[in-house]
Amino acid sequence: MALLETKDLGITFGGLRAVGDFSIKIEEQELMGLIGPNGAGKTTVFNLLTGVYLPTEGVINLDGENIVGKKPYEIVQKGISRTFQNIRLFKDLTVIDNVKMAFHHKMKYSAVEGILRLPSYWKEEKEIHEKALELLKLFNMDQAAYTTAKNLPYGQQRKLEIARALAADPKLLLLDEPAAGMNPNETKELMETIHFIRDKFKIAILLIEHDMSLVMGICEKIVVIDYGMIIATGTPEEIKKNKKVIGAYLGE
Ligand SMILES: Nc1ncnc2c1ncn2[C@@H]1O[C@H](COP(=O)(O)OP(=O)(O)OP(=O)(O)O)[C@@H](O)[C@H]1O
Repeated sequence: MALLETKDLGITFGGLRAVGDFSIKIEEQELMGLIGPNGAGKTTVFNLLTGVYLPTEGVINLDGENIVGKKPYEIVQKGISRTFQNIRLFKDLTVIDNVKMAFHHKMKYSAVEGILRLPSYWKEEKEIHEKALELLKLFNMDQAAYTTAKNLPYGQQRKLEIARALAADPKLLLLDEPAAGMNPNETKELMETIHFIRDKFKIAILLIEHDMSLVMGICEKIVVIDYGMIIATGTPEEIKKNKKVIGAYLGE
C-alpha cells in the first residue's frame, strides 16, 4: 500500500476547476517533485492534501485512511506537515521557540498542570527543549538557537521552516518552493539538506519547485501538472524528454 494515494482529487472555485482528476501515489521514503507552469495548481494541491481546502471531488488516502474532511491540525497529527511558499515563521520568537511550538501538539500535560507549572509541566518542557536543540543541531543551527528568527539570513530561515515542519514528526513532508529566493550556494546546500532529511528521518517528501536543476537533481519521480491536470509522471530523464511537458513550459 502506498503511503499516500489520491484518487480523482479536484477542486472548483466558482467556475474554475483549479485541480481535477489528480491521482498520484507516493511510496514511503519517496522523494517526489511536483512541477508545472505558474498558476498550474501546485499550491492548491498542497492545500488539498493538508486540509486547508476541502476538495469538491476525490479521495486522499494516507496509510489507507481517507483524510478528506479532516482539519489541518488533525492532518498534521496523522503525519503530513508542510512549509509555505512565503516563509511563515514566528518572526519575533527565537529560533528554538519556533521549533518548540511545533512539538506542542504532542504535549501530554494538561492545561491545569501547565498553568500551575506543576513538575509534570517542567519535565515535559525540558524534554521538548532538548529535542528542539537536537533537531537544530542536525541542521547546524544550534549556534543560532537564541537568535530571533527574523534576524536569520534568508537561507537559514528556510531551513528553520523545514526543521519546524519536521518537529511535527511527519511521514510525509510537503515543501512548497523551498529554494525560492536562494542563491546558487544556498540551493546546493538545500539539496543536500533535503536528501539528508529523507535518509535520516526515513520520510517521504513531495516538493514543489521552479528550480529545475534542484528538481531533476534530487527527485526520483516527477509529476507535472498544467491547468490543474496531470500531463506527465515519470523519472527526471523521462520528464526531460516528454513532449507535452516541453510544450507546457515553452507554451507550444
Ligand atoms: N482560494 C482560491 N479562490 C479562487 N481561485 C483560487 C484559489 N486558490 C487558487 N486559485 C486558483 O487556482 C489556480 C491555481 O493556483 P495555484 O496557486 O495552485 O498555482 P501554482 O501552480 O501553485 O502557481 P505558482 O507556481 O504561481 O505558485 C489559479 O488560477 C488560482 O488563481
